[in-house]
Amino acid sequence: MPIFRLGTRGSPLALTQAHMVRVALAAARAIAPDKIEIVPIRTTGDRVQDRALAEIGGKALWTKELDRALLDGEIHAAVHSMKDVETIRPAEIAIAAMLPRADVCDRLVGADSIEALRQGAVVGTSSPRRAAQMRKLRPDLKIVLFRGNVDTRLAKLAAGEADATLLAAAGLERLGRHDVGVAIPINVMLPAPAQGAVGIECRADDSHVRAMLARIDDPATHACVLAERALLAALKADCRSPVAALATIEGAIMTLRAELLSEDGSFHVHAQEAGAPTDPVLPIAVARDLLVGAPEAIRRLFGG
Ligand SMILES: NCc1[nH]cc(CCC(=O)O)c1CC(=O)O
Repeated sequence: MPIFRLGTRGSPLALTQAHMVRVALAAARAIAPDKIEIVPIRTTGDRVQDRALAEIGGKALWTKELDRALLDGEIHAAVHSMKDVETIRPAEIAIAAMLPRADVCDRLVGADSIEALRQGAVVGTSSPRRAAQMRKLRPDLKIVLFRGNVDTRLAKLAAGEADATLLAAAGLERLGRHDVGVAIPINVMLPAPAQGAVGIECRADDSHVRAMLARIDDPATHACVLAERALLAALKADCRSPVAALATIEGAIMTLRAELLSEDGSFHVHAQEAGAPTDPVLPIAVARDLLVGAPEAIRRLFGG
């Protein structure tokens, strides 16, 4: 192969993650580092900054342009935060590999803890999951829309647009911002499905590239993220749904836990099942447990 073209979004976090993939490919001796070109591609989600993504309603905001570049042969592979990859992917595209997962938790920036936030404090987030989880814990909080990349959100916080915000620990750490915010334990705030996982996609029929990418795949991360995504599929949910999920593997057992909320956080249900890491029934069982406990109004929003 002459030059391996690795597509990515152009945000600082996306470029850092693409660089991590290049380093991993070189370390696995899959491709020499000087033979990998990182190709930034602007996506719809990057252009639209002023409205909530949920309002735009369109799907594939972060992936559509990268998908097109893959299918047109402009790039050989595309790097994604798996959290932003919609639940149902085109059949011509395969998730070929995932890097080892980073810290999965969310970090609270602007206060020492959720309890320490003053009465009626303003919290900036654009994530329906984080908004619902915060409202569940603190119905007095005022949630305002916070969009943009990690630095933009931190700048909005510094400018006083909110008292606090929530960011994924993984993104902060990859950007070298280890010092920003405090970790929220996952039993207080269960993270988004696929949070902390970087995935690499290629054309499904490109067996040569698939074999190269397989060399940097972390099987445990891959199995956990696939289970979390299968749960979303079973719920007919996507990254804009107030759903949290986390799979972990200990020994030969995968535990998949999940939470389903109403937008205002007044309703929430938690479920957990354990089984073999590749058992396709596990996510379906968790989805069923969640929906059994949900009132009709919530069930109607999801697959039940
Ligand atoms: N939706 C934006 C997004 N997509 C992935 C990450 C962080 C990195 C990750 O979870 O792997 C972030 C920022 C955030 O939620 O703080």
